[in-house]
Amino acid sequence: MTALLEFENVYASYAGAVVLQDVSFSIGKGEFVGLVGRNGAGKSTALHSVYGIPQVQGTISIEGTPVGQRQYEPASRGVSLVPQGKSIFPNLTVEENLLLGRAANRSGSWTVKAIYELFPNLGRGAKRLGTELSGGEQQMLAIGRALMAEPKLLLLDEPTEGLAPVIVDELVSALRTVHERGTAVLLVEQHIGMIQQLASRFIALRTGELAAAGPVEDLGTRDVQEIIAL
Ligand SMILES: Nc1ncnc2c1ncn2[C@@H]1O[C@H](COP(=O)(O)OP(=O)(O)OP(=O)(O)O)[C@@H](O)[C@H]1O
Repeated sequence: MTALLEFENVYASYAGAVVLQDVSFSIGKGEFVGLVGRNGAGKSTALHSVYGIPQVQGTISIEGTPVGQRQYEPASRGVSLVPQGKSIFPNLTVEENLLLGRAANRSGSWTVKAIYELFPNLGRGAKRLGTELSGGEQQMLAIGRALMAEPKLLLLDEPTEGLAPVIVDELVSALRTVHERGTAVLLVEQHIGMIQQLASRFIALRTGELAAAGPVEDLGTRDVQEIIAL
């Protein structure tokens, strides 16, 4: 079956400095995969490569068709990125932020109402400005906005960074629902417990190279821990 996202011998660099080297992996339809590795291993760069933000060599394909260097193409082809940090529009309301993420030709089920069911806190404060939201609510809003594009695959970059454990639990439960509704997820997380709760597979990077991959149960093995331990 054609992969939803496929990296084939991908090299990524910033101004000539090579960060990813010969990375190959694929994500199937409806899969939940964790992307792990130490700080600076190249996890964010791997996600950004789909959008052609670093310079990319090799092939990145969405459903069998290579993505070009046009940065916004992946979003219209069903791959949405929630970047690291709480990337919302602070001077717009919750509802306006969500509407900005809405896909042009919508056919799926991620309406504003569905996002409020997923994250009730957002629904209770639909008219609040981004600046009035807690860190956790901002992350929920960033995920909600990405879902409004009806992605087949959601790329999430460290969504739990700086959040309290109780909020992390809410995110775990929401992402489980997102996955159950058929969206594939590639999750970058330092919080390995979150990947163990949600993903079926992991991919591990070490200094820009694919160092290990396998079922999520293997994350606890000594070999993998040596690759990812901080
Ligand atoms: N915009 C950029 N310009 C130049 N170098 C960059 C840029 N972004 C990242 N890098 C470098 O690329 C390497 C990989 O960074 P990247 O952010 O992809 O790693 P990461 O695994 O996501 O790390 P972290 O867990 O700290 O977010 C690092 O050496 C970093 O300094």
